[in-house]
Amino acid sequence: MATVPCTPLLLCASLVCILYGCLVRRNARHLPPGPRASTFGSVALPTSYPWKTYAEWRKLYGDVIYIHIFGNPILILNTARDDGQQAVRRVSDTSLVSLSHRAPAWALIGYSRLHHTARGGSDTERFSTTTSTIPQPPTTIPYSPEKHMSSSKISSTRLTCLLTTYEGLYPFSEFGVVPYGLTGATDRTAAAIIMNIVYGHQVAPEGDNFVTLADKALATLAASGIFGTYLVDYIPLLRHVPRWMPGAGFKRQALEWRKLNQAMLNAPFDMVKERMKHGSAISALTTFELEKWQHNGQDPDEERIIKDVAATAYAAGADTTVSGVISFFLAMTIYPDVLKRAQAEIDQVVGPDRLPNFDDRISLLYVDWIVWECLRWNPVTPLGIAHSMTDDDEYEGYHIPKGTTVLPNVWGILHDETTYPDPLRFHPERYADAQVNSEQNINEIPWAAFGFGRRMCPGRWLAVDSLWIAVATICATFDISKALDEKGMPIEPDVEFTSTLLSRPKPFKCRITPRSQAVASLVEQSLEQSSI
Ligand code: HEM
Repeated sequence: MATVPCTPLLLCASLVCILYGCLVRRNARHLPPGPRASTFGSVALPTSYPWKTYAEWRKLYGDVIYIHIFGNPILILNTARDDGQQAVRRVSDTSLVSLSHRAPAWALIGYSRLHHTARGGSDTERFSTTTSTIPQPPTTIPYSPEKHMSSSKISSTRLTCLLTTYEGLYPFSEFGVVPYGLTGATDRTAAAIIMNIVYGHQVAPEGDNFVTLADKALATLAASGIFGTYLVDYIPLLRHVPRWMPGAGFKRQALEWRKLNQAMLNAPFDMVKERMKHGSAISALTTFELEKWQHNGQDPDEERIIKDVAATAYAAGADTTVSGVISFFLAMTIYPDVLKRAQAEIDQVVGPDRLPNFDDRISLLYVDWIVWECLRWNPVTPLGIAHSMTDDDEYEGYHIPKGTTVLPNVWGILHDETTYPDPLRFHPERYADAQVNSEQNINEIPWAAFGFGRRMCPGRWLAVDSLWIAVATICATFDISKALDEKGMPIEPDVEFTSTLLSRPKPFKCRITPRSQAVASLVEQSLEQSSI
């Protein structure tokens, strides 16, 4: 826990904010409880794992916590339950259209073209129309329906990568390209699925230009995207300081990031347009939208939105899915019984002669439960993505002022022990009895992992499907266990996750071995049959 430091720049900003804060307080109606600011407007805020601190604050302040820092209001929502009601859903209800806006990410100047960092307004409506073409349940995909299923082909590539990396040392690197191991296999697979669906691009086995470019651009987003990383998140006035001033490093950095951001937006999009000109483009979200655009008058604004949505789908879809897959590997390393039960189910339904596919899904319920539990156990975005109030509102008898930044504590919600008993345990069986769960108001499917209201993740169906096919095919073909030290003793992995916008397990060692020679051959055959 750290108090935000005082610098001359900060003092000036604070004075203005204090005056503003006094005015606001004078007019304040009944605000939710929360930690009080010091005379200078600062509040002791957590510097890492804020979601855990906010969850603990529940004991002090309750589920709806209000912080007023340097004159800026922040609302933390700690629960999805409220006398049987879904508090977060209530707040994210379309009646509160005000909440469909994003909190301004001032440190991300240059990223505002990415839809999930964009604030809202009329563009949001148009964005939403376009994002709705991100694959939903397969029947509703407007372009090539087989596209969605191609994720099972791409999964074959991941299995082959795993086959060549039996001993899974997970070489995690927060920035840029990682060595080709477990993360290499999962990163490449997630990138391949999204690049294929969005741009119709088949990624190169290694060092794909577009993937490398996007990964570099997105590493900067991961470094800065979590609310509170920069002081400017709390004191928006700081965005006006000149670049040369001490403490304005975030502005200098943003300038560099903008170049990468632009390249990530333009390069794959221009490639698709070029291929369309020559008739060699593969059907995908971008070609589908561009064809409509060509027939509808070629409005430059519309073209910009298609480009933005395409880049956003990659930005929002690749690393998030990877995080889920890595959480799965960690869970299987620690909970061998879960893996055994999944393998038994798959062996019974699918048999030894082929890999599982989406047609088996109805009979492979346990795989679904594992996927839900991965999303709950380590939510990929533990603090969601901040929303913002565009109007004054009332909630639970409290006044929520316009301009309030709303942070849904997704981790807190999915680790609330009244909803998820024994929340730190990876326990897929918790979803087994849907009826009893619903009667007792416990263990509901963790949709909160995908956000709330009108800005809820439009890629959630694709994400769940990508995770499902990963879990099903990996369980069918590999054993996952603890790595052994030089004395042959199992190495106990730490169950630790990164404190970043997109959280994933910290590096750990595990052993990944094909279940049999027959299964290894099956994996090789599946890749030969796959075109990707
Ligand atoms: C495990 C995987 C994923 C997780 C946990 C996840 C989670 C989220 C969350 C929490 C948000 C913010 C929602 C809010 O503001 O309340 C979001 C937004 C978004 N996601 Fe996902 N996501 C995943 C995969 C994907 C995929 C595969 C795609 C598309 C291919 C995608 C596309 C988007 C887009 C376009 C937005 C921005 C929506 C908006 O701002 O209106 N996501 N996601």
